[in-house]
Amino acid sequence: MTVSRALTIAGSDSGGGAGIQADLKTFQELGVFGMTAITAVTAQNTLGVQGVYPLTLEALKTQIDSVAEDLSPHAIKTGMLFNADMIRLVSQQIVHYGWENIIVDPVMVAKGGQSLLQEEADEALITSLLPLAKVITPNIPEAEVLTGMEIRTLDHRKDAAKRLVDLGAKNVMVKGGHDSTNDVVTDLLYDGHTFHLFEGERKETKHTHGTGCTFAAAITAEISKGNNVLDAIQTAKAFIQSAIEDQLGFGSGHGPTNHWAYNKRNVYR
Ligand SMILES: Nc1ncnc2c1ncn2[C@@H]1O[C@H](COP(=O)(O)OP(=O)(O)OP(=O)(O)O)[C@@H](O)[C@H]1O
Ligand SMILES: Cc1ncc(CO)c(N)n1
Repeated sequence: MTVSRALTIAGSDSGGGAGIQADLKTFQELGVFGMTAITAVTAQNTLGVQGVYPLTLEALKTQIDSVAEDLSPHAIKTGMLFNADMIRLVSQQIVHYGWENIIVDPVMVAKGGQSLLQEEADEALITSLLPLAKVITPNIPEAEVLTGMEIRTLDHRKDAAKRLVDLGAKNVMVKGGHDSTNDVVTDLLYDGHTFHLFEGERKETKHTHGTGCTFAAAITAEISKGNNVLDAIQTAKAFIQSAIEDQLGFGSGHGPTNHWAYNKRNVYR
């Protein structure tokens, strides 16, 4: 049996709900062997980000090389990339190793509003990394920054998704978590030809720390197994819905989601 392997290139979240920690937990729950290249260590909890400590470019490059040269990941996810130099380095490494299953979560700010990406890095994200993405998963504010468009409606989201495909992404998933206008959360996928909607019941909760990381990690895990993008997103949507619904209630701010909820009924009886 071949065990699928996925690499996450992202920041560490000491609080355990987002970043590298969310990615590894999600990979594990979906039966995928997880590997990491850490861009920055953050001190975070449910109340906010208390510190951001980037690693050197050399440290990031060596981690990616170590994984690439011996462990051959089947899919690669990027999360918090911190600055333009890291984005360019990661893009060069992806091209160098000929990796194709690239899932880009264009992390810019944490739920509490603190910046996780330096402002001048937006351009590098658009020009270097976006064209390499098999799937890019912006939330609404990130899609606004990447396209320069104001997004108020689903039609605006469709226009933004088209713009991002024009910029080179193969599939664009504009998530709906930030649109709280109705009881259904709708995520919109554009594959360059067709729009697909993925709907879930909106849970009234402040415990949504790391939802974006977890969702993108689940897509990555499913793609690493050889699934197509639509099937991968279907599973990822079910995974994040369970993780949000089955509240842990930790901390006094934006608490983490429950990464083992999806498997709970089968495994943890
Ligand atoms: N309150 C909610 N109820 C149900 N589903 C939600 C809710 N909030 C977010 N989601 C789902 O979670 C996934 C992530 O979406 P979201 O827009 O929250 O990402 P994000 O803002 O990038 O997350 P973060 O930056 O905190 O990691 C999407 O599938 C979205 O539909
Ligand atoms: C390290 C890290 N990556 C991503 C996010 C976005 O949820 C976060 N809060 N922290």
